[in-house]
Amino acid sequence: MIHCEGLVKIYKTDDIEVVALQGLNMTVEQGEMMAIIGNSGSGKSTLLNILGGLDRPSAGQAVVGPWNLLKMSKEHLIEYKRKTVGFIWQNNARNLVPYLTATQNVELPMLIMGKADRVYAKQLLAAVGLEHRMGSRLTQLSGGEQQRVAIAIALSNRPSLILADEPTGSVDSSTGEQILDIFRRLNREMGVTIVIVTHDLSVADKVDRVVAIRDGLTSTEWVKRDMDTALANLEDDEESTATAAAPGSRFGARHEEFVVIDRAGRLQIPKTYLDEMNVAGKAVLEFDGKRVIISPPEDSTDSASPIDGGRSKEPD
Ligand SMILES: Nc1ncnc2c1ncn2[C@@H]1O[C@H](COP(=O)(O)OP(=O)(O)OP(=O)(O)O)[C@@H](O)[C@H]1O
Repeated sequence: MIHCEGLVKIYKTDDIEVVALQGLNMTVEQGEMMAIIGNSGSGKSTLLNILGGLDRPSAGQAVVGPWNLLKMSKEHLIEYKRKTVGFIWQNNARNLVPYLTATQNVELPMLIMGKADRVYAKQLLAAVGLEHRMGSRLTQLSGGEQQRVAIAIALSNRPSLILADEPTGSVDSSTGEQILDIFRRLNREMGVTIVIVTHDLSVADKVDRVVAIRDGLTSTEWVKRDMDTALANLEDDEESTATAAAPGSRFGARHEEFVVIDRAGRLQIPKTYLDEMNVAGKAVLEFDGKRVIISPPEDSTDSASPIDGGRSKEPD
């Protein structure tokens, strides 16, 4: 569904250039529900805005279904935004008209496309659990209810892709959980692909895969294990939660962690590892037939240990 390769986005303001995406690679399968996490400024929103057709990439490849986002004409971009993709923001005021009812709000994007389908608008509101609030004006709804209307609006033109930027960011944790459960149901029942950008690590439990972005590049990926494996690992999970500082244990035994290696063989080493190894700028790379071992250069301080956990450089 989504294929990004070597994706670059440079923002130019006066004489300053900010490289927000530095050659990012990412693939999302049709029908997948996945999350993108990363620190503030890592490039998450930039990526989502490009995938949503709200911003143009500077270079690289960004393909969504049959659409090439780098080469698309203005007319095609408008069609793409209307038909293929639905957007949900943290601040849903951007999608909603306060003096209209929930149903009228969902009908609005349909009207812009030509004709409102009231039956479908009501089906969507029922799908997000708002059958009893269809006639309420937006001002009469809670934040969580408004967010559910925003989800129904995003689905109104039957998009194949939903992009959600911090969709649980401004609601309490139980409402956030409800919203993610709605996403999961819509993903299963309607087959819509869902990409969620978030700071909220608890979202990981609700998605198939989590991709971490660091400095404008995908760095690490966690793939949900199948249920049997997850249950079998529940005990380990408790242990790994206790050592949550290590990146590999962040999502416990429910997810398997992979480092992302691009076509050119580049990968990102977590800063904590580099600091601990005392590696900066350059390192020694060895291949022992099974593992690649990265160590500090000979002349750097003694305290450093190699990246494979110290096995190849144990003190005698
Ligand atoms: N319109 C813009 N003009 C100039 N620089 C920008 C613009 N938008 C984003 N940036 C810069 O690009 C980088 C990535 O920003 P982005 O908003 O994608 O990060 P983010 O991971 O979504 O952060 P947050 O979690 O805080 O929303 C940052 O350094 C940011 O300052």
